Amino acid sequence: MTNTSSANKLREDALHYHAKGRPGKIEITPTKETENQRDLSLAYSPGVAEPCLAIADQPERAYDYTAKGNLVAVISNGTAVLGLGNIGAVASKPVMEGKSLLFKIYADIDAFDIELDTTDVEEFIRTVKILEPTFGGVNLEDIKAPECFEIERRLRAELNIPVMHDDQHGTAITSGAALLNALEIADKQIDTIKLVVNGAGAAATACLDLYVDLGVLPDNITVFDKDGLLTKDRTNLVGNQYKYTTDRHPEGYTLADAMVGADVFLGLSVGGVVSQDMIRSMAPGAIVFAMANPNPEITYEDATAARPDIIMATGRSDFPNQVNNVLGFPYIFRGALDVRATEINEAMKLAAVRALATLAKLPVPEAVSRSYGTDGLVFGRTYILPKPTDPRLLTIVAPAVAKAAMDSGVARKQITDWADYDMQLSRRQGLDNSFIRRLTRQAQQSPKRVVFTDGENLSVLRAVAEVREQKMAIPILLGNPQTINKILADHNMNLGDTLIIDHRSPKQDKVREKYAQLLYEKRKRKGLTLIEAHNLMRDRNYFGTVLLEIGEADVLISGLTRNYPQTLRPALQVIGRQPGIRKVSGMYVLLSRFGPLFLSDTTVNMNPTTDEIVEIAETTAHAVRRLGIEPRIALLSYSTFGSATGDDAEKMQAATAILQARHPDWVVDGEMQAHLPFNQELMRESYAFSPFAEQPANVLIFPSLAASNIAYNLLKEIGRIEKIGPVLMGIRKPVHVLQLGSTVREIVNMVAIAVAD
Ligand SMILES: NC(=O)C1=CN([C@@H]2O[C@H](COP(=O)(O)OP(=O)(O)OC[C@H]3O[C@@H](n4cnc5c(N)ncnc54)[C@H](OP(=O)(O)O)[C@@H]3O)[C@@H](O)[C@H]2O)C=CC1
Ligand SMILES: CC(=O)C(=O)O
Ligand SMILES: [Mg+2]
Repeated sequence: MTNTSSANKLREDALHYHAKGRPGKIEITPTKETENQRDLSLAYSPGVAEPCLAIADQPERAYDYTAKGNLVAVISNGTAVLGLGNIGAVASKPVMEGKSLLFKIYADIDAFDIELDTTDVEEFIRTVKILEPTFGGVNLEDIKAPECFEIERRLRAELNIPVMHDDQHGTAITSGAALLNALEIADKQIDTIKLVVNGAGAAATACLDLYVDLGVLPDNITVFDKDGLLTKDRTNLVGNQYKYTTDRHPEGYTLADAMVGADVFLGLSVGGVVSQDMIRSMAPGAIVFAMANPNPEITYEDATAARPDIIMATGRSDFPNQVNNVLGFPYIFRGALDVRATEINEAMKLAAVRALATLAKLPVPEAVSRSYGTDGLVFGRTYILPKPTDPRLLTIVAPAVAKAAMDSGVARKQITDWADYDMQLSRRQGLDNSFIRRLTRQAQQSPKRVVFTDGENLSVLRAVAEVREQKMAIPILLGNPQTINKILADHNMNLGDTLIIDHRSPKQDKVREKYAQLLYEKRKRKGLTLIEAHNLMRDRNYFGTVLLEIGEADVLISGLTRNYPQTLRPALQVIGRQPGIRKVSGMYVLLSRFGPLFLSDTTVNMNPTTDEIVEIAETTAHAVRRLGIEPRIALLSYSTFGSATGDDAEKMQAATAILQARHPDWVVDGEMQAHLPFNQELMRESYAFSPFAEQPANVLIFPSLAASNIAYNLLKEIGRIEKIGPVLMGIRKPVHVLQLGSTVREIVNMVAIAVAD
């Protein structure tokens, strides 16, 4: 694709993304039950008067009775939106909604975007001040320098909740951590580096303040803005900018002059202002942070082509080393909110810098590496900072910030049980669909050919459109092209060059003959005749399964059906089980508030024996591990640790004993009733010896198909929990059967799981 056509495509995709469904990117969801009159009389009048009076009496109670403590305002006036400049308040709304979305998905913080139509500093300050009762914190965003400095200074002084201008401090914290790590890799000492900076606005000056705190010498810093070098005799500078002026260079000294022999370049200005020659002129092992958004000062490709020895970073997610404040603000505010900090101070910022820098040096979870298409991300030139999808950002950076707030005396609430806080943070991660996001990314890294046997089904076609759009897989459809094209035309859809195979068409006679022969060879000693094999090849499930068996496809998605065994049979006959597996089984993934929950066997075995339960648990554990999650397995029953007798309870007890003996290092326990592995308080009270007294289970093994089927259907409908599955386990190649009524989203999620697996 040429640059222009890929830019056009991005434009179209981005506009469509924002417009589709409910316009915009966020909505508000109630957190309390509102089903009946009683609920409503508590939520609103008359019951609501009680918390009002309690708060009037003691304003701090607002943190107990309202959403204030978890609510952040993302406020802008649209004067420095990304690198797009002053595009005005309403035009900044997509960015502010985006920031609110990032707050939610990475740190479970609810955020309102607020766009103020004013460039008057006093009016801005006054407006935010009177909003204080609503919020637990204020994230100022994309407000241009120099106004942003005064606005932040005054609001920090005058409000009693944390206020942070993210373009200043979020950027400084993230890039400060990146700088420390890059210097370590390049073996350069911070107090000797020559630093050249392009941009002297909000982000750049805050970065410089922090870098100086970290050890960069002010005399070694040279800064440029739109008007050129920041010299001592410049008259159009304000505040902090004066700190970084110089009189050491001749008149007409340019960015290109300064870059000669520089160790570090920091760009926080606009796209495309640095040339390859400038990069070539830098010192050996130079460090280049071209952080303007959306287009960096020099592209990743151009910079690394000019000088392969540099450590290069941009603000973008599509290249290695994304240095973007998204690694900072969600976790800084999480930590600050959790101790009700009155401000975000220097100690908290430095704690975040150190936590981020350290995290990058820890071994990276395999699942995070895989989601970026590599076998292993290792601290080094192309991995100087953690990846935004790394779940440890929340559990490492937020506690570091919270602790620094407590130590520096700005916390109004103390955390004493850090292990419990860690668990609370982990639970917050279950609230979003980070699991699916990671799988989707994993699938995008290595898209597979997925054959859909129900090519004529509208939901499948819609899912295929999405799968194509997200580049998660290369779909192949089985069905009649005329029928499929008519459905597509009727619904104004286009699947581009997607391969459609009409498996019944006379044109496929030869292929069907070949496939029939293959099936016949496999089944001739099990009573199948060649004629029967020929007839079976007109069945889309048999035809698709052979495509998978001979390697013409990598994954098969069949169904949508209620008759599960019938759809499963071709897979068993043509592909067969994995070596050593006696029984095929299936699991459902439920995206619960505890994170993904894996239920098994939900699909095949009506009433499994003890040995079969053991095999189901082992197969499920392996499957869960392959998806990047450490299984914690609970074997469920109607009794707990022998509290009742009966075949089902004893079977689960015996299976638990076998699993524990075979896998002493696994977290596996049972038999127990289903509520227990999710109620740590109760577990600690009555069964402190169990691992589930500390952390909830994530794999649930059921005694029978009846129990598992009832459980997931109830959870799905009543708990309104999103489900994916069934994911078939134990077949030699990935075959998955959709259930009748699967939604488009369920089909897409199934593709993500199947391809990632
Ligand atoms: N990766 C990340 O995490 C982040 C990236 N950014 C990016 O940094 C950039 C600046 O943001 P921010 O500081 O908030 O904005 P500001 O408007 O406060 O600052 C912009 C600065 O860039 C200077 N500038 C503009 N054009 C040029 C040019 N051609 N040559 C040299 N300097 C120039 C401006 O100079 P003058 O004052 O003379 O106009 C000003 O000093 C944006 O691209 C933004 O997207 C910002 C925050 C985080
Ligand atoms: C990332 C960001 O905040 C910016 O580019 O403005
Ligand atoms: Mg910004």
